Amino acid sequence: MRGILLINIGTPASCSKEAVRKFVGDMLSDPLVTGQPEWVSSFLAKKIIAPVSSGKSFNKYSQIWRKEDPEISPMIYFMQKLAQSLEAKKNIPVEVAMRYGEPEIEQALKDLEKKCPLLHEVVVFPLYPHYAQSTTQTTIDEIGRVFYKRPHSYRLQLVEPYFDHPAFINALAKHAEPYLKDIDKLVFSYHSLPVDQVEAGWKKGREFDYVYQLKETNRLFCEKLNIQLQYTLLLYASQRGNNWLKPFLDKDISDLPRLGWKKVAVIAPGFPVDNLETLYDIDIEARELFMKAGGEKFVFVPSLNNSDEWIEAIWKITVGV
Ligand SMILES: C=CC1=C(C)c2cc3[nH]c(cc4nc(cc5[nH]c(cc1n2)c(C)c5CCC(=O)O)C(CCC(=O)O)=C4C)c(C)c3C=C
Ligand SMILES: [Fe+2]
Repeated sequence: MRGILLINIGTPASCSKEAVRKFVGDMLSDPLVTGQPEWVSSFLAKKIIAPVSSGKSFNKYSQIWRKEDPEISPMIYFMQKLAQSLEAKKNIPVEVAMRYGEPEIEQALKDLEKKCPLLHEVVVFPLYPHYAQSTTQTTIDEIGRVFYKRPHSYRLQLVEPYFDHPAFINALAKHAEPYLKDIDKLVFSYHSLPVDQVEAGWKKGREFDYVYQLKETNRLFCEKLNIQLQYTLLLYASQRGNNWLKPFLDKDISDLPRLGWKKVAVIAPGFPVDNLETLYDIDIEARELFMKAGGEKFVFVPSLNNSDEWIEAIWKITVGV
């Protein structure tokens, strides 16, 4: 029998200062995220960066954390909903794992084995549509470390970035279309990255080229919905330095009303489930900046989450039918 493991980047275990500091510290200790040697990353992250910058992250998490039952991070909530829907609709065992924090990959594999003792293959689906060393690569490395620690009675099948998969593009288009009525500009928002990491990927080829891949997603999405590319804008969010991919969402969004684009929709195809970067950086911060600058209408396009179209697309991307 086959099982599916859905993996995402991770999220704090609770909305407390300690949990956020731990999550930020773990993430920024990873040399594939920082681009620094292991000991430098670990020292800087745990002793300097996390204690200082996690206060800001904590404030953001406090504004998006689910207040309803269950009181958990939106990312874990949407990942669990997605796993439950996929399991129910496709009759296949599904577990969720996070690269940083919980559920850990090792535990999720054990849970899948428990759910299904006759497992012969686990399809590992890192939910990042576009390659980045700070997401795709570090997740693949972690799976390798965990999987080869002990013998297993099943094989792994790893799903590659799916930025141009027709099922992904179809799902995105179908999901987004109703949000795109009566607007002047469609903004594609993507997570920014350090330029040196982007260049390193670009030199290796298209399989590793973050910017090529996200522009392909935009092009195919526009083609599907018959949208002229000139009617769209590409902005990058969540930068942590100046030498990161530009233009920045939190700077340029305020210019749009002055340029005559007073009604915008913002979509973030790099995030298949909602999380801090969509719910805060876009739906709270960018909205506020845009409206304060004279904007009239700001439409946030939610992530695919556990929509029917996304379940169907995941099935095609992972199992291929
Ligand atoms: C496309 C996905 C992502 C890329 C690429 C990425 C790169 C990247 N991130 C950091 C540092 C932080 N990321 C944080 C949160 C966070 N990152 C992603 C996705 C990508 N990151 C998501 C979905 C989230 C939110 C998770 C959630 O709980 O909802 C954080 C902590 C919070 C914050 O203040 O933003 C840090 C820190 C770096 C340095 C980096 C590339 C080098
Ligand atoms: Fe991040």
